[in-house]
Amino acid sequence: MRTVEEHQAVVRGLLAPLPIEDVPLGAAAGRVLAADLPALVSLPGFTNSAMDGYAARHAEVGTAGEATPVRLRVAADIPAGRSDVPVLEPGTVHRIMTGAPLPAGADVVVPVERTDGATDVVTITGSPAVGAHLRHTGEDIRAGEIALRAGTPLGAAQLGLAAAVGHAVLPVRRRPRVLVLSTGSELVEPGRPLLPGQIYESNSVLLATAVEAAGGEARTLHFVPDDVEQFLTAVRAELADADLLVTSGGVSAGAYEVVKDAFRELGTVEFGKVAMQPGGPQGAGTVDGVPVVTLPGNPVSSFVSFEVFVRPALRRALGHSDPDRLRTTARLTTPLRSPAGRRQFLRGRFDAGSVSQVGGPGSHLVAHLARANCLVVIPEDVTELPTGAEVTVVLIEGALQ
Ligand SMILES: Nc1nc2c(c(=O)[nH]1)N[C@H]1C(S)=C(S)[C@@H](COP(=O)(O)OP(=O)(O)OC[C@H]3O[C@@H](n4cnc5c(N)ncnc54)[C@H](O)[C@@H]3O)O[C@H]1N2
Ligand code: MOO
Repeated sequence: MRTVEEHQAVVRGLLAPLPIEDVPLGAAAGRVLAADLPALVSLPGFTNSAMDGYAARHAEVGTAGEATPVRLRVAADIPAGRSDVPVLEPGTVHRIMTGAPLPAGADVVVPVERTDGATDVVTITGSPAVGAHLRHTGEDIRAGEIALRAGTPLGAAQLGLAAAVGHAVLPVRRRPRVLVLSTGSELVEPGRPLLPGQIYESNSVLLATAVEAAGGEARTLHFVPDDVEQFLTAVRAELADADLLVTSGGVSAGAYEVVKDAFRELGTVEFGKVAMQPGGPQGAGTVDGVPVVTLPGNPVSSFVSFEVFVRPALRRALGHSDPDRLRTTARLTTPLRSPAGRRQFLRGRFDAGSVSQVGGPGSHLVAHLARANCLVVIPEDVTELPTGAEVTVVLIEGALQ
């Protein structure tokens, strides 16, 4: 039996880094930066005003107060964007707006609230300290410095920075195209009537959503084959532009395990057991050179197997500098048992340092899965834990909300 780490290494080894493409800023959200990104300009690009007010010489306005007003001529008006800013002559001020370049000679901005707001001769009734309300060239980042490192996921703040330092397009890794294939003749598309013995097909949308959340592009296919040959022909026809095929179901010990039967014949996909629960029966390899990961069909097994094997491999191929989920430790609110020799990934609800088990260990408990916000990891050599024991939890999206 393989360990979790051994199978993770096999799956990781199937996926090469994805090719790099340039995408416009507006299409880069959620992608991963593929190269270090230098700042093309400094931020701020020039020393400018942080307030609407008057650019002045502190030596001339420093004594201003309600009882000791200072009156100075307004020699220029500087809106944001003005590029021909005149020098501030002694005995004058410039009216200045937030973000406008500070005129040479000025060393303070007096906010408009501390003046009468006049445009010819302004009366100043208060003065901030020297240097107040100025934003200096390069205080945030200097031109030529690395603004964002390769491997950074691009969210709102990162894209805002990329734009601010002058980039219109960004190098990112192409999203992996993942074909999600479910098998099983008992499965019916939701929305249609069920006959006795049938169930609604749920792994396609579960896995496709997980693929998209991991940064991939999913295409789903539900296929009920009559035989192995027909299955292989149908799969091969779909594989042409896929980076990865993820199947669910048909890999255990039953009499109708079409995925296992079809792929084992090729000799390029290996099936076996991994020392974990859920997610024991696993397979991985290639079909016509395309990486394939075969996940067990129970919905919770599919979910957990994706989390443990596929998600980190996809994110690594996408160039994430940190492909794994956040982990933390938490105290159990109830005792629990775990099978010897298997790493157990129980579903849990994490809150403020405590974790409660959600449902039992059964891998059919999809309603309980949907209420969980973490996986509780119980090591292979631990069979019993009391209330209050410290366990590792893997936080699923939204766990910290
Ligand atoms: N004799 C043995 N039986 C089983 C073993 C074993 O080692 N020996 N392993 C068990 C474990 S653990 C798991 S997990 C499952 C894995 O089985 P398969 O991957 O072959 O999956 P199926 O048999 O096709 O389905 C299992 C279960 O999940 C339901 N299912 C499958 N696909 C979907 C889908 N797309 N949407 C919703 N539900 C799905 C299916 O109806 C079954 O109930 O095998 C155990 N048995
Ligand atoms: O190992 Mo199976 O994946 O429990 O349910």
